[in-house]
Amino acid sequence: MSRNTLYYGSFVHSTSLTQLQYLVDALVYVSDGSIVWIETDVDGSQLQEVTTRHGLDLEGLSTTHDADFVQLDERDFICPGLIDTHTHAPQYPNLGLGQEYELLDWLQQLTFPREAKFTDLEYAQKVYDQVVKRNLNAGTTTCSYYASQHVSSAKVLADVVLERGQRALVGKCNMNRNCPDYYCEASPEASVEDTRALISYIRDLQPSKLPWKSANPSPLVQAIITPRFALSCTSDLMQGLGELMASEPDVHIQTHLSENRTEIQETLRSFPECKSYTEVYEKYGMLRNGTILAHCVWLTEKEMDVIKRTGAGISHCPTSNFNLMSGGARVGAMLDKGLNVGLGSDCSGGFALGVLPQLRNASMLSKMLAIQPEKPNEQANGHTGQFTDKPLPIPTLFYLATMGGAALCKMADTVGNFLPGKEFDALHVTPGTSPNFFLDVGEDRPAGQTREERRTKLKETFERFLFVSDDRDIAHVYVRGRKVGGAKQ
Ligand SMILES: O=c1[nH]c(=O)c2nc[nH]c2[nH]1
Ligand SMILES: [Zn+2]
Repeated sequence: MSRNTLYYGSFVHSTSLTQLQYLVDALVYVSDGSIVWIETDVDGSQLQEVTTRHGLDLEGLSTTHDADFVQLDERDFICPGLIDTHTHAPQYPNLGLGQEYELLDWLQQLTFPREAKFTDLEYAQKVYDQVVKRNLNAGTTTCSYYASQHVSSAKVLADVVLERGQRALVGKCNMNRNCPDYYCEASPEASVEDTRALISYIRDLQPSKLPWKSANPSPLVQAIITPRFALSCTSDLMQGLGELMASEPDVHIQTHLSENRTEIQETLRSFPECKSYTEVYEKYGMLRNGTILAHCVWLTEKEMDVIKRTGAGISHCPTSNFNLMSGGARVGAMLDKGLNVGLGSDCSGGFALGVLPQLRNASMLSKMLAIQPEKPNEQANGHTGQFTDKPLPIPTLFYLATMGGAALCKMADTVGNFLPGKEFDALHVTPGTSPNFFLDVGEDRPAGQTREERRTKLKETFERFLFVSDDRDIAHVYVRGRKVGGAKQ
């Protein structure tokens, strides 16, 4: 029998780039991991009547073995799970190291030596188990992972992700040049063959190997083709991966684009036939719906147009961009152009695990761009609009962390908000559990507050959650309706 749960309390989710819904006294019914219906503004006295209208017996629901009734505490709320559209699982042991480097030196000095250790599958198992567990507890219900170049350890990552129940994209890194001998793939053919092997391994993982019962046949873990970046791949390898993509129209692809100015110069030197960095990926057929382009700090107007035309999207990684001194991506201009944008932690280029720190830094960066006296987008590109060179509003920031990420991962019909029919990937937040999440004395809701007053309070609490909470405030983490993490798991 499938497990059904009826949740009753406050919910917050995104309905568009500019709109958040604050739902109080909401009933959300989840069956076999999917949201079946939602009712809002339901008084306690109406519970029985509303549930009966939906064919549920509230008494039976709370007592039968395979259904639960979960009533949230007054101050708690549930929001959609967060989506990390770009991170590197084997780099987590390096978190916090290498502050003194910019990208290309950082890769040689810290990153390649660390990733090379992942030939050791026992080490991979230990690290990946920690990474996935910590990401889930930080609220990341969907994650797009780079593994190292080794197909064997990428399989370990896929296994761990599935066992822990996270929704994920997992790719093995492709790289056969500009890297040390000890961490360089043998040939373009071997690199493509290993990628193909990983795709079929991950396809076979599901649904038979799901560690819990579900009638939902769609995969929780999917493969993603993962060229490190153009500088790491010879033309032959780019060609081979482009052909692999053409033969696999549904498979995702992720890579890095236009992160650091020296990287851009080197790339253009390596592909002299291309006029821009973006054109390199276009040339090899790598841009399409489902392509995740990390960083995009220094894109020209024309490059943004190419990305828009192809349906590819951008993973904005502000912590990494600050940390490696790469620059500040013009997310506002991207949004005004109608590009798909999500957030990425890019660990360990970024030192902060999870999506909330990215949301905070995306906000800081947008404010920094807004207070700059010169407005490069408007002046150089004639860009104006709702978002360009303006602080990103809270609804937009949360959209990037949820719906934007879902669109980038081609999962917008499945996750990102609580529309009926979507799967229940969610965080049950218990505000004030961590010490920074300050709740005023006397903030317990006195009886008699109107629903509108409670909605206003929820809005305030949610803003604090976005900016000052930590893992301790996330009591339960759900993926496809199943509890897979959280401080009180
Ligand atoms: O932030 C980054 N992290 C990486 O591992 C990487 N490789 C190429 N370019 C990169 N950028
Ligand atoms: Zn990266």
